[in-house]
Amino acid sequence: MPVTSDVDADSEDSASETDGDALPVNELFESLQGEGRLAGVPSVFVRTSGCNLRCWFCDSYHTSWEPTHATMSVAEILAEVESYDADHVVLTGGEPLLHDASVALLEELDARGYHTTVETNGTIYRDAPIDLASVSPKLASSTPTPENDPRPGADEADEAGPTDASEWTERHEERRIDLDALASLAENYDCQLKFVVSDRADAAEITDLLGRIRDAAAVEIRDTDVLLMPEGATKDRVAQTRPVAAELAQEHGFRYTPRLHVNLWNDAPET
Ligand SMILES: C[S@@+](CC[C@H](N)C(=O)[O-])C[C@H]1O[C@@H](n2cnc3c(N)ncnc32)[C@H](O)[C@@H]1O
Ligand SMILES: Nc1nc2[nH]cc(C(=O)O)c2c(=O)[nH]1
Ligand code: SF4
Ligand SMILES: [Mg+2]
Repeated sequence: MPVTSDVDADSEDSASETDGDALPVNELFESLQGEGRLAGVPSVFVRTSGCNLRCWFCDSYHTSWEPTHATMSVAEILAEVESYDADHVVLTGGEPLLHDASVALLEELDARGYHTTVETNGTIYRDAPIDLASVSPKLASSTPTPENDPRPGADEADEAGPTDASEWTERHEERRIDLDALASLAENYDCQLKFVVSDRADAAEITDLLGRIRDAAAVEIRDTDVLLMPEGATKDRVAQTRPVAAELAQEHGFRYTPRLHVNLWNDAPET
């Protein structure tokens, strides 16, 4: 579903308009899971709108920097999901765990026998039937700055709008790591940790953060559950970052994950 009709602009984190039974949905579509341990598995994607972070590289700009959505009840989402053949559902965003109704949706999906993956930035813990918590903790290299501001026209001085990147630099830095939330996700769910690699310099932060998550969590976090993913929303950019992500995975005994959908469909919506 393109969700171009009935579109509202969101408030900052987009949590305000949601209640127990409705979600702000940016897009809903069937594709192949492009990332992580289940790469290649036909899946229905439910992309909620609104995020508590602002990664400069966010490939889902219209869920974070300029969020838009249609409001859908859990029943409406389920009907649309059931119209596809896939038995795997990926709840993503934006940050899906901002929303109370994500729990209700996951419960209904679980009751219908779907395998559920939740793509989350790891700053929020919720108790829900999640078969795979696909957690992507955000590194310092994700932080927006006036130099790394994705908004159109942001490079034109003094044109900064209401979501000025410098305002978000501090907010993003404060929010991007929550060790308690990360530990709870690891303890309660089958979990993969998916780090976005832009540069070789990311390696030290990944190993340091992984050590801190391991110290905080009461369960083992295996190197095989640590995935390095090349940064890039386009084929050309992924071609640049792929070698370093793969090399670091080999050097550290982590796994490499592709971005199959980017290789197949570039940055097209609903893929
Ligand atoms: C759009 S996010 C939504 C879920 C959640 N907010 C998060 O960040 O995990 C889905 C996945 O895309 C990744 N991602 C976003 N932009 C990316 C980019 N430019 N290159 C590589 N991965 C990216 C995120 O790290 C996350 O694993
Ligand atoms: N095909 C495909 N696979 C994905 N895996 C995680 C995605 C996401 O945006 O969370 C994603 C996505 O947007 N498309
Ligand atoms: S946390 Fe996820 S949705 Fe939010 S800005 Fe970063 S990549 Fe985009
Ligand atoms: Mg995506």
